[in-house]
Amino acid sequence: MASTLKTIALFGGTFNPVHFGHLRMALELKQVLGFDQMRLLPSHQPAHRAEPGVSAQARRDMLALALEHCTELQLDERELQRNGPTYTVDTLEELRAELGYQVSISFCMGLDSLLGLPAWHRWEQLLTLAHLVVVTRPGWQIPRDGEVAELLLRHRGELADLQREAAGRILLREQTLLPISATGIRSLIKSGRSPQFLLPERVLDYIQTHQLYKSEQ
Ligand SMILES: Nc1ncnc2c1ncn2[C@@H]1O[C@H](COP(=O)(O)OP(=O)(O)OP(=O)(O)O)[C@@H](O)[C@H]1O
Ligand SMILES: O=C(O)c1ccc[n+]([C@@H]2O[C@H](COP(=O)([O-])O)[C@@H](O)[C@H]2O)c1
Repeated sequence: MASTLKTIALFGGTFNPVHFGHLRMALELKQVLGFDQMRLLPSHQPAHRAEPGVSAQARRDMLALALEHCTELQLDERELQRNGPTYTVDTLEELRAELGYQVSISFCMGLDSLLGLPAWHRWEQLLTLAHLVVVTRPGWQIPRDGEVAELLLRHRGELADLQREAAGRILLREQTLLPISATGIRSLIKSGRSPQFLLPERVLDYIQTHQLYKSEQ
């Protein structure tokens, strides 16, 4: 019988700021898919978007506050320690060098990110290093042709594959997302309205103390 590997999941993002949409998604994936660890991975200098107006340190501090009383989710700061654009493939290579191949690593993302995957740095190597867990919304559309459709055809797998193989599968998981975005939170603050109840109270206190998002950030 095939043995079961230790399973580590990563949930990467800009987290500018972290909100309940991110936190619920990470916690649900960990619990439903039974990962041994779920690590939230703030990016330093996001590769495919404008540099955030709020420092990496402040985005990290807000994430640390959000996770302070949560034993199920961990903060992984490795991308903040690397200079230059943050590429996921570099992070996964670093993790593999540390952990070897007796561990299953899953990188979690939304379907939107999967559709943009062919633009990621050295994207063909991602599945040699990790599985992808792709969260879709009810009524989602998987592409029928193109590079992503071919990728799905070759790599689509089940939960059991993630538990016995180190990398190389794509698991599609349907999940309802909370309708919250960091962009929405920033624009509420900028227009003088409150984002209370969309993110943890301690994160809101941090934003207010440091006067974040009042101008274009
Ligand atoms: N409401 C949500 N529920 C679950 N996952 C989310 C939600 N919003 C974003 N995500 C996912 O969280 C990860 C990190 O996203 P990111 O930090 O860009 O947050 P965001 O709220 O989408 O930010 P922005 O509005 O600035 O684009 C991505 O994989 C994204 O798909
Ligand atoms: O490696 C890349 O080229 C790459 C391109 C776009 C996004 N990513 C990663 O995808 C995750 C979500 O990104 P974002 O921009 O939606 O917050 C985050 O961990 C990013 O580092 C990675």
